[in-house]
Formats: sequence, structure tokens, C-alpha cells
Amino acid sequence: MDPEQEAQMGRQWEAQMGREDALIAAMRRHLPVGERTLIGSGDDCASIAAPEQRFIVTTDAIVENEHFTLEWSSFHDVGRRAAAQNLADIAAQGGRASALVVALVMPPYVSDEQVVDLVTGFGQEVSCTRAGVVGGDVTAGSQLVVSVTALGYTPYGDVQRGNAQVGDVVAICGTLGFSYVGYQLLKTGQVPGTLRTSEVQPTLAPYVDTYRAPHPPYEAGVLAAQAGAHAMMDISDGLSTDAKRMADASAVTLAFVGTQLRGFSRQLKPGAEAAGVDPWECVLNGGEDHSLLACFPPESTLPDGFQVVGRVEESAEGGAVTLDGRPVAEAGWDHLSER
Ligand SMILES: Nc1ncnc2c1ncn2[C@@H]1O[C@H](COP(=O)(O)OP(=O)(O)OP(=O)(O)O)[C@@H](O)[C@H]1O
Ligand SMILES: Cc1ncc(C[n+]2csc(CCOP(=O)(O)O)c2C)c(N)n1
Ligand SMILES: [Mg+2]
Repeated sequence: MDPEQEAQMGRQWEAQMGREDALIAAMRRHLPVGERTLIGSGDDCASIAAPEQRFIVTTDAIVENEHFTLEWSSFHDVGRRAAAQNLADIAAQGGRASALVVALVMPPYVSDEQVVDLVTGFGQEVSCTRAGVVGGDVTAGSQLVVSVTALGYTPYGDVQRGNAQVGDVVAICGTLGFSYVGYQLLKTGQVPGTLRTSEVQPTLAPYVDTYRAPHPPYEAGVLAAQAGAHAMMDISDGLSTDAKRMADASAVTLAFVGTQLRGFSRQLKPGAEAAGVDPWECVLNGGEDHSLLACFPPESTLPDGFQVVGRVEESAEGGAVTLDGRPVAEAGWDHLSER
């Protein structure tokens, strides 16, 4: 049977199915197959090769009007974003993703085409890695929720957040504050939410693009592990908050150097000016770029893309974060505090 005949038979078959089965069939056409996929989407469970006899696993959900709004993001963006933030967690452990599953809660105002668009974006982002999308779930509900579980493996061992050592070099790979600046540009109306990213003026587009779907440096996580990183995490809630989590877990001080962070704030200048926010605030407290924060032994050769931003020092009690010797307040995003 030629591919066109096959596609036509598929469409006829879908026309006879219930809505849920037809929707799943439509989604399955957009799911990348990973190099470790043994059984993909379509059965009770998927099956994934794990030759190391261990795997890593993480889960993160995104919720409409909490992490995104359909007024500012397309369904495709929402899918890409859901994949990116889970793939970032895998990278932050020094891992490579092997498989992802995606559960969708679909409200009545979302069409089948829109949800297929979301899954297409999800699959597109996963295609930046060697992983497959091996299954999921669709259910009805009052708000759009995308809940993802990602599996992976750590070829050079797990890099935990609690193992930073005094004397280590602190480094970051990726941007800081781009997503927050994008969020502010949309919130203040400086960039209308209805504009597609390609229609936004070029000086502001990178911020809005990162807000809609971040672009974490996935392969840099494995390279950091290979280079001997002692500790690593992705920055989801903001540098001040996430660095404190690493400092607490490692019982050390993460001592940032202002001049070494200056490059990050310079990159924010056009967007921060347009949105009327302080670029330093965005560097320290803006989350959701999902860049990698890592601590390396002082003699390490840092992988491409990592920039030194400070040192690990002793801490009198618990963990601490400083900037040029002064304490940094934890002012990143907190879902459960009042806003
Ligand atoms: N409901 C839960 N039950 C058990 N463990 C949880 C629960 N929620 C979070 N955790 C665990 O707590 C730790 C921190 O979770 P958190 O979601 O803050 O981190 P993250 O996923 O790295 O960051 P973010 O969600 O901001 O991207 C993780 O190890 C996570 O598995
Ligand atoms: C519409 C809208 N309102 C507010 C925000 C800001 N925001 C939401 S969650 C989060 C931290 C990361 O979440 P998590 O810890 O769950 O990964 C941030 C900075 C947004 N992105 N969209
Ligand atoms: Mg989480």
C-alpha cells in the first residue's frame, strides 16, 4: 500500500472511532521515537531499554494561568515548554533523556486540533534530544494542565545538588532573566500577547520566545557530568532561590561575583528597559529560563557554554548565597506564597 492510501485508510478508521481514540491516534502521528524505545505509545505500558540497569526519573506539571496563559502562548508553545522544563531536569542531573510520557487535562474550550498542536510542539522539543514520547493520557477537566514524566540515564553518574565542595568554581550555562523579561513585556502590554514570536520586534523577540518556551542547554548537562561537576541543578524559580536550595543541600556558601554576572544582565538591557524592570532583579530573581547552575572542582576545564560566576565558600551554618560578599535575599518564584 502506498503512503497516501495508508493515510487515507487511517483517516477512514479514525472517522469510525470515538473522539478520544481518534484524538490519541492523531497525536501519535507526531510523537518522536527515541533510540531506547522498545514499545512506544499505544499499549498499556511503554517499554524502554535501560542497559545501565538504573534510570533517572522526574516529573513536572504546567497549569493554565499559573505557568502560561492562552492569551500569550500558542498550544504549540505550551507543548514545547512542558517538554523543555522536564528535559532541563534530566540535564541538570547530568543525564540524557530516554523517554517521556505526557498526561493532558483538556478543558471544554480546547479543540482536538489545538491539543494535537500542543502535542506536536511537545514532540518537536523532545526531538532536540535522543528521547521518545512513549505515551500519555487525555482526560477532561476545567483547566488546561500538561503533566509530564521524563526518564533518563546518567552516563557519567548522577550530579546531585547537595555535593558542592568548598573551593569549587560556580558556573552557569544558558541565559538568566529572559523568561521573566518576556513575561513582563507581555504583562505590561509592551508586546501584545496575540503577536506570534516571529512578528515581535527583533530586539524583544528573544525574551518573549524564552517565556513562551525556554531553550535549556540539554547536552551541556551530560558534558558537565563528564567534566566532573560536583553539583548541578536547573534554575526554574530564579537564581537567588535555586542557589539557596543548592547551598542548603550542600551546607556551603555560593559566593557570586557581580562583575562575572554582568554579562547576563547586559543581555537583558533592551527588554528590561522596554518593560520597565531592573535587569539585576531579573538576573537574580527571574525564573523559567531553566539554565544550568553547576559547581566544578577548581582545576576543571569547563564545557563550552559554562561561564564562571563565583566560588563555593564555607558556611557558618546551613547554606548561604552572597553577591560580592553581601547576603542575597531569596526572592525567586514561590507557587505557594501569596502574590
Ligand atoms: N508531591 C511531591 N511528592 C514527593 N516529592 C515531591 C513532591 N513535590 C516535589 N517533590 C520533590 O521535591 C524536590 C523539589 O521539587 P521541585 O518541584 O521544587 O523541584 P524542581 O522540579 O527541580 O523545580 P521546578 O518544579 O521549580 O522546576 C524534588 O526532588 C521533587 O521530586
Ligand atoms: C501566566 C503566568 N504567570 C506567571 C508566571 C511566572 N511563573 C509561573 S511558575 C514560575 C516558576 C517556575 O514554576 P515551577 O516551579 O512549577 O517550574 C514562574 C516564574 C508565568 N510563567 N506565567
Ligand atoms: Mg518540580
